[in-house]
Amino acid sequence: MNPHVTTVLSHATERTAEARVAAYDWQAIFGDLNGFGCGVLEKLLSAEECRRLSDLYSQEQHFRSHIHMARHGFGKGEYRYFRYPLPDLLGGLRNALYPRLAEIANQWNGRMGIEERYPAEHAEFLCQCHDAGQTRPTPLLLQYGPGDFNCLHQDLYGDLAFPIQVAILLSEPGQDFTGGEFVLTEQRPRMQSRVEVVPLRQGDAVAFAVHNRPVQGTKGNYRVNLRHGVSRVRSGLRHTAGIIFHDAK
Ligand SMILES: O=C(O)CCC(=O)C(=O)O
Ligand SMILES: [Fe+2]
Repeated sequence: MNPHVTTVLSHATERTAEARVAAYDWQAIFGDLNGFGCGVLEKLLSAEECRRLSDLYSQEQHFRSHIHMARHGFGKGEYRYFRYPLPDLLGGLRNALYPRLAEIANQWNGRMGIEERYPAEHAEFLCQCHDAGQTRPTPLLLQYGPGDFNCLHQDLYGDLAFPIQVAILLSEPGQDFTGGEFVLTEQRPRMQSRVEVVPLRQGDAVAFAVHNRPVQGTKGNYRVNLRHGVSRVRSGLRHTAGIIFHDAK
């Protein structure tokens, strides 16, 4: 039993995190991550699961801190970092997604000439974080109202960083909110930046590069620098859940 996971949101009828993660075409997702820096897992959560997760936002006991983005110059809107133990649904997905993403993260490090390799299991990577003094959980819930946005950023919280993270859209575009597109920018050495707008529906997850990734050029691999953010929400309320695999200082 993973001590970082509690049974909040656990329902016997739910597909296990492993089963739902295993159902995706990971070669296609790797292809998109390699080609564009991001890949989408459609319908990772049901509408009901999205509602249950976003309903947690107002229940303070689940969270260790509450950030108002405008106060820090991060944009406009707010988010809360979960406490350990994480809700079962998120903790389970973090565990199940990690080994797949570690495979591509290790390939990326090889191509970028970085020696570090990520262990096959998330529990082991968390031990490395804790040994490095990064002990605070980073999974979070975000909430955006009309006019809110999230400035381009990188979620780095210490020296140890897992290079891929996941965001799950919990609200339905066009129905719960308008605007509020997930965007990713890629700064290329000595070239102009590239932008990716990722269309998501409620329950879809996007896996994306946190800070760097290799790109195959004509003379070998070069390294690009990525940032992600959210464009202005035009109306309604938009919730997301973020799964970051490294813990924070
Ligand atoms: O709200 C979003 O879509 C992105 C949230 C975010 O920055 C994150 O999950 O790290
Ligand atoms: Fe982020």
